[in-house]
Amino acid sequence: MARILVIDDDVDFCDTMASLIGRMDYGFHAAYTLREGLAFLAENPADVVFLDVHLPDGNGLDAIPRIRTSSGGPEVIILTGLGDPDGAELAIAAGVWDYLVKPFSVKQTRLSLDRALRYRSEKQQAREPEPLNLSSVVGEGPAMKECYGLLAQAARSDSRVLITGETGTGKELFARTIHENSNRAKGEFVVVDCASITETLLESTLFGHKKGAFTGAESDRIGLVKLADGGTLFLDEVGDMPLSIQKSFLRVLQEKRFRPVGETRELASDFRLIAATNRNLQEMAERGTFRQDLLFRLWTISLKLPPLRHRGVEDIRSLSRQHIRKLCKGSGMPMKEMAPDFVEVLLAYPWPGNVRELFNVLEVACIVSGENKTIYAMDLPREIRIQVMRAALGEGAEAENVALDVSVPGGGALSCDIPHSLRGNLPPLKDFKAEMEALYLDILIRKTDGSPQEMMAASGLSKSHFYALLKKYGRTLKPL
Ligand SMILES: Nc1ncnc2c1ncn2[C@@H]1O[C@H](COP(=O)(O)OP(=O)(O)OP(=O)(O)O)[C@@H](O)[C@H]1O
Repeated sequence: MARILVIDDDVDFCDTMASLIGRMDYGFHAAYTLREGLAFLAENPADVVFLDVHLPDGNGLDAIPRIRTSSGGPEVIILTGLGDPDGAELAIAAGVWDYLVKPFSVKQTRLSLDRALRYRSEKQQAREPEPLNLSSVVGEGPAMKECYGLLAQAARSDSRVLITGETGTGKELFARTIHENSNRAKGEFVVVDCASITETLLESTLFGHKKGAFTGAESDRIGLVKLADGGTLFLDEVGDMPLSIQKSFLRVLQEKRFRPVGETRELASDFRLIAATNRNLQEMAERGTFRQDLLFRLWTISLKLPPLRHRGVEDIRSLSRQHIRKLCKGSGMPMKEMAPDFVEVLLAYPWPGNVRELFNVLEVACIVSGENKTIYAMDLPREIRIQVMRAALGEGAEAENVALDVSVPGGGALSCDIPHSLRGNLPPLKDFKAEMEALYLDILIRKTDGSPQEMMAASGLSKSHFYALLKKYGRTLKPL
């Protein structure tokens, strides 16, 4: 409800305004002196202030700056008995909304007030949203920036979100960040790990149970769905939810009501749903292992996190730097440097376990490096160094028997090793093309020693295309 203040020493006028504004269903307050009006504003925010120019304790025009910066930052409508062009100019220069010369009609008052309120509401809607707190998420590359846009959209709405991505890409971290930046931040962030709860326990864990509902139910237990009331329910590994529970859960999503095991009454819970999975739910739904109707209701916003190997060199560097800093701080050591050969291995390894694997490996390397100020490639686990070395020498392909002869456009054949990312499950073609494009760019930079002219000549790329690719994959050229 809009809050209107009238500052005017004319008591009859104030009464008329009170009845008019009351009929418009807005809140109303009258102050008969400037001092009274300012004192009221110091305690109560207002949306619009009708301000008389000639008041017993001063000139209303002089008070405009104080009124406009008071709480609520109200719009000001000046009231005057005289049509004074100089006064009107002064008032408009001070940012007032309108200037009404008494006597004015009810229609004029309504019109001016309605317009001021509409203007104000549009201004408020267009106000810059609060900046997001992304302090726990690291990564500035283009792939992550795209995700931040969706994260912001998710945080500023109450929509259901489905986060997909390989294991260890940060799905839970993103879910938590959405919650912490949302209107529900004061509520609980409740994690349900659908993969680790047994089918028999899942129903009572989710919905709670009544004492005596089954053997071992020694007291009433509140379920996770109720715990998330006013907060966020995060269904991790939702693809692992047993079909029997999917049915009951679908109802919870539709009705926001559920029945604890052994209870006759239903309970309500107002939670926001975020689900995550590294499985292809669409494919599962086609095979009949995931309910299609639940799938439709799982999300409005879908956020796909990129695997670490697609996130660009700078993201791997900054994730490593920040995690090493955290590890050193945690164990009371001075910050360790990363030797160039160490970074080279980190950049060459494909990280199938993504950020989680990177963090584990960094922890091992920090421990192995002991008191040394620098971490070298030698401090990394042997399997990782061997894999990177074999790939560099082209032996990995032979050892795994994954060399391939392919015919290429324009005729001829090419014998090549199957890239690492194609040896397990095939990634979508779009992702693979992006990976190859980034690889091509890195080799191009290395072979030409970062000379833009040579790179454009060798690749046949136009200047604009070339710089667009550098930007897309977050590559920078060394300054000459
Ligand atoms: N962008 C990032 N910035 C900082 N830390 C990250 C980032 N992405 C992931 N991590 C860290 O990596 C680890 C794994 O992240 P998380 O558990 O969120 O991944 P996940 O995708 O949910 O994994 P899973 O599918 O196995 O459950 C956590 O320690 C998390 O803090």
